[in-house]
Amino acid sequence: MVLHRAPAALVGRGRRRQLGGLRLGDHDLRLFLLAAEQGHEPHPSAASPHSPAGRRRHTGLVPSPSADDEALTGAKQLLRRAVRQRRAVRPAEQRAADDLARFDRLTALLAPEREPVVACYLGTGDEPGTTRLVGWLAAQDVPVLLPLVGRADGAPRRRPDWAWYTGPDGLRSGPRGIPEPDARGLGARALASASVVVCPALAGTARGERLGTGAGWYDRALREARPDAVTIMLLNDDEVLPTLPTQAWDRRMDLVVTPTRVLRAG
Ligand SMILES: Nc1nc2c(c(=O)[nH]1)N(C=O)[C@@H](CNc1ccc(C(=O)N[C@@H](CCC(=O)O)C(=O)O)cc1)CN2
Ligand SMILES: Nc1ncnc2c1ncn2[C@@H]1O[C@H](COP(=O)(O)OP(=O)(O)OP(=O)(O)O)[C@@H](O)[C@H]1O
Repeated sequence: MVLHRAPAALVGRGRRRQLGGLRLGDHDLRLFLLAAEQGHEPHPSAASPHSPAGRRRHTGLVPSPSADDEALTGAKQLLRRAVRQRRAVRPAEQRAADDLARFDRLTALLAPEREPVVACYLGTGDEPGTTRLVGWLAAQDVPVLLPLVGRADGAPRRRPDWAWYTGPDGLRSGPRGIPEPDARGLGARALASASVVVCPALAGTARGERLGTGAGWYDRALREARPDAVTIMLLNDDEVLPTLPTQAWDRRMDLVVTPTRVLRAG
């Protein structure tokens, strides 16, 4: 893996404002306002910790949410909706060009002969695509782990799981239309064999903070990753924000790859 350190000047330094305890740059604020204009309600996971939904979601390793956590969860949900709206109107030709540009940056970063295993996701819909990357790795005999989200009967699994990529014919459509291996799960610990983990994200910062889709899947899955595994999130340029709401369990990424930039968190 060849790591490029990005100059700090790549991070925008717009004016900052306060909103509900969050420090926001102008860029973030536009996203919040866009979402608020649509009149979205806070996500159900922002419900009181005393509600059944709150109790269900906050058992085990993650402590019960404070009022701040509820606000952060709601803020994350607003941002997710705003990013999804932007992604939905991105023309198909633009998406294809962005995917190709990210692929070029990733292949310049990765050294297939030195990667024992790469864990990647397969994008669906308007997510940054990785089909070309997964094919390129497999063609160079790099074993690729893919998330296994559904069970053979189509129901979602309760825990993160992984299976080997064996080619396009070995895929099925899983929950939310996410392509996944039509194979048995190797277990969450399989991730410990990966030297690189390419993660989906909806937004991120140059410090590596990541906003995911809200299932906590990657935050849980990455507990099994090697400490020296390089984590990468793929984004569009307008999804790299100066700040993001973050919570205790959020895992930072090492690299952010967009069509025009590679940012090394640090
Ligand atoms: N392409 C891609 N793959 C990915 C992710 C992603 O964001 N994008 N994930 C990033 O995390 C993980 C999958 N996350 C998922 C989260 C929820 C559901 C899902 O079907 N949820 C049900 C509710 C399930 C329940 O509550 O028991 C639903 O939406 O109806 C599917 C996948 C791993 N793979
Ligand atoms: N390590 C963990 N252990 C237990 N629960 C967790 C862990 N990480 C996250 N969660 C739970 O997952 C929920 C969603 O977390 P968050 O909003 O940060 O997801 P995300 O990072 O956006 O999603 P994803 O990783 O699936 O893309 C949280 O409400 C939290 O309760």
